[in-house]
Amino acid sequence: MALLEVKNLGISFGGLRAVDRFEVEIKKGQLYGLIGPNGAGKTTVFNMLTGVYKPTDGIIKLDGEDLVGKKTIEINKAGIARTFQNIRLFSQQSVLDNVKIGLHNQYKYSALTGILRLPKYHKMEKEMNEKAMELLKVFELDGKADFLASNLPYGEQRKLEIARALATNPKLLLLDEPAAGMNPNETIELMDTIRFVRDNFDMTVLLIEHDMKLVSGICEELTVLNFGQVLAQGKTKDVLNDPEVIKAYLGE
Ligand SMILES: Nc1ncnc2c1ncn2[C@@H]1O[C@H](COP(=O)(O)OP(=O)(O)OP(=O)(O)O)[C@@H](O)[C@H]1O
Repeated sequence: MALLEVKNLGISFGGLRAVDRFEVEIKKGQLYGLIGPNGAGKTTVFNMLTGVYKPTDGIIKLDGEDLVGKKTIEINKAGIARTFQNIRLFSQQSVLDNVKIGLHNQYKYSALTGILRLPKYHKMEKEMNEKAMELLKVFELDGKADFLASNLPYGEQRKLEIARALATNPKLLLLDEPAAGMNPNETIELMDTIRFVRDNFDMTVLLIEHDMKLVSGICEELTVLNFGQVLAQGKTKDVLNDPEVIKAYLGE
């Protein structure tokens, strides 16, 4: 069974059919790419998968669980975490705290426990600090745990956003243009990081990306969207050599 199964997904904004009859199946452990021209509907697909937009039609199933109609927070608990095209960190909080925010759905204590600093509070805070530091180490950010998030260079902010998403313990990680704004060296490093995350966190990754080096370098399968509809789907090499895809997107 596919980890993510999407059938006949669609949404209209007024008269605009932004996504129409979108379908995809992503197996556990896959690195999967969603590509296509600007305005094709890629981010809108992410927004439907994460409950930001309610689809007009269609089915979204994660591990067999129906997600349509659920709130973003419920979908995150069900196992989907994401990063954004324009980085959304808590910029005035520390690097460590940004990751701890992601951990909060797994570590719960009552307000009273927090206010009175009861032993449970200290135990959980210690566990959260350790877990957050472990994640930061993966992204080589442990040495900057006390920095303000806004003081990190751009490439490291992107990594921190991925670390925070992983802290929510997802089954599926959605990355919206993770290489945007990165220089070629940062992009190569990011590709290694994404592979590392898949291999060591047993993660499934769906990413939107315009950087074809990253797409062809790490994605095993692709879906191409064009004007809200699936133009091509399949193994990366086949899709990138498809004349229709070259005409609509790659030839630009
Ligand atoms: N909330 C909304 N209200 C109205 N139209 C919207 C809304 N969100 C997206 N759209 C429209 O839906 C279409 C698809 O937009 P979307 O952002 O999903 O494209 P994209 O493929 O992610 O593009 P890009 O590569 O530029 O990020 C666009 O025409 C966009 O203007």
